[in-house]
Amino acid sequence: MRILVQPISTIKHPNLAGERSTWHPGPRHLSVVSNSSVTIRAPPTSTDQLFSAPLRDPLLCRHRLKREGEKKPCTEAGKMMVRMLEDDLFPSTPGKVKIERTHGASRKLQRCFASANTLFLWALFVIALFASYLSFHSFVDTSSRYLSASWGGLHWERQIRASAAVRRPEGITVLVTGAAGFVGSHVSLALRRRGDGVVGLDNFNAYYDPSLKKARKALLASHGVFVVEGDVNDAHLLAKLFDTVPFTHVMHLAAQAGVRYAIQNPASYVHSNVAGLVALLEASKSADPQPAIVWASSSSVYGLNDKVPFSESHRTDRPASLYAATKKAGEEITHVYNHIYGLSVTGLRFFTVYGPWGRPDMAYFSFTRNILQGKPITVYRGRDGADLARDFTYIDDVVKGCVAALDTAEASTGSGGRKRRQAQYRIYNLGNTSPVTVPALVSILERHLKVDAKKNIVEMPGNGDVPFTHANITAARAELGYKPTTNLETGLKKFVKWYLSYYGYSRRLGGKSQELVA
Ligand SMILES: O=C(O)[C@H]1O[C@H](OP(=O)(O)OP(=O)(O)OC[C@H]2O[C@@H](n3ccc(=O)[nH]c3=O)[C@H](O)[C@@H]2O)[C@H](O)[C@@H](O)[C@H]1O
Repeated sequence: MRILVQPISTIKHPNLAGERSTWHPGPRHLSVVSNSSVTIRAPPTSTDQLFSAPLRDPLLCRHRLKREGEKKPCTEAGKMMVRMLEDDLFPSTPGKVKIERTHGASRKLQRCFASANTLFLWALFVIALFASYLSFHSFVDTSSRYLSASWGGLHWERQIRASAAVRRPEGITVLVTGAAGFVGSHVSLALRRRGDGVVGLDNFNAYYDPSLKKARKALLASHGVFVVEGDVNDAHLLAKLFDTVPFTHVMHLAAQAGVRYAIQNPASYVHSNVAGLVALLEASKSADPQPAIVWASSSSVYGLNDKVPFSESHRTDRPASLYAATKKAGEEITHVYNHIYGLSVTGLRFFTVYGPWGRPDMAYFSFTRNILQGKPITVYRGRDGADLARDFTYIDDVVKGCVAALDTAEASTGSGGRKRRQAQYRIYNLGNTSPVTVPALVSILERHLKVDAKKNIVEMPGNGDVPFTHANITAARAELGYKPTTNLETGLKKFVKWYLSYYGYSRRLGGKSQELVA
């Protein structure tokens, strides 16, 4: 509000040109007194000039008004004006002159409206400010997501839909997480080959050489499988994928793998295997239709269990590594989503899966590399001097188990955040049922590579390893028709053939390598 008033002490009488004196206007001189201005009309002898000026210093004005009032008693009109000015300028000061009731009421009403208006304007201003902040924030968020992520857009959606297209009657549509990984790439290819719709998702992290993951992606692309580059923790991306494609199944293989690496980077296990799993389950339970979930647990959940062979009914509450603990947590977490939201869940406990396109961090892979490069390998031995043993399982057998799990999974039973009835919840061992010691594994590799390994045999460090694994696969055999057929000798031969070809040893070694890969 702008107040216009001419302080009395500074008003010059129009008849006393240039002379500074005080003049008290009578009632007839007060032509306008309003909430926003006071205008004083000069006496009739004057030129009827109007005086009006902005009030710059209300305190000074009040002081002067009071002082003048003391020196020369004001006329009634003058007093009234003083009161009105005081009332305008210091409306809430207690003990001041009271003005007429009707005036007071209307002024209070006016003031009330004025303050309500002001408040309203301020509220609007604050809301507008907040809205601009939010839209700016969302703009920055969206832009940075589009700049940093390689997903989104019409072309991207077309690729997703083409990849998800089913090419056989009764075919399923599967979102494969970790599709550029070892097991993920094999499962994706198997599904695609039989005509299912497959969309891959992988974050291509640098846990091991990402160029191998890119090569797997290229292999999948050549078979019409599109792999989205993104993280399972990205809820926006997951929601977009489920909006774009009504997936019937999710094959969740994205994880932080490796037992011993958990000592170095524990957070990555929580990020991928716990938070990532929850993000995926959240997106899945909200999807319409809800997909059935098949996911990778691990033989490591048996931990310190010493009853053999490991059966699904054995204790799994004594994990030996953080990796194992996060996989065990995954089994509990998936149970919650099954129980509350009706997600159909199948957990598969993989037993040291190996084969072509495998993981460079695993023993059979790194041993092969070192043996070929003439570098020593470290072979762990138990504290009691016994050899360590694993139920090494060939990739093709595991893929058959995964596909069978997808095919036998019942539909989820929830929608809109609630389940209609209890959904299926299953856990199976996918092992080979014939453990082989680590020294025996090394001997097979030496034979296939025709190179002797330089072995350093050391005691197993206490970093999460367990001395042996051995799967009981009775349940998987009965309910999935799972029947592993590849022994370690045959499986490693296939692996070595792939390794030599992929890393160019076939070309470099000429005839000798042809013999090796035959
Ligand atoms: O079944 C699983 O759930 C897990 O299987 C796999 O773990 P592991 O069985 O530990 O396989 P892997 O590292 O190949 O070691 C094999 C053997 O070689 C020994 N080993 C290892 C390294 C070394 O330098 N020397 C050595 O003797 C080592 O002591 C061990 O006895 C997956 O990596 C894991 O992600 C998970 O899927």
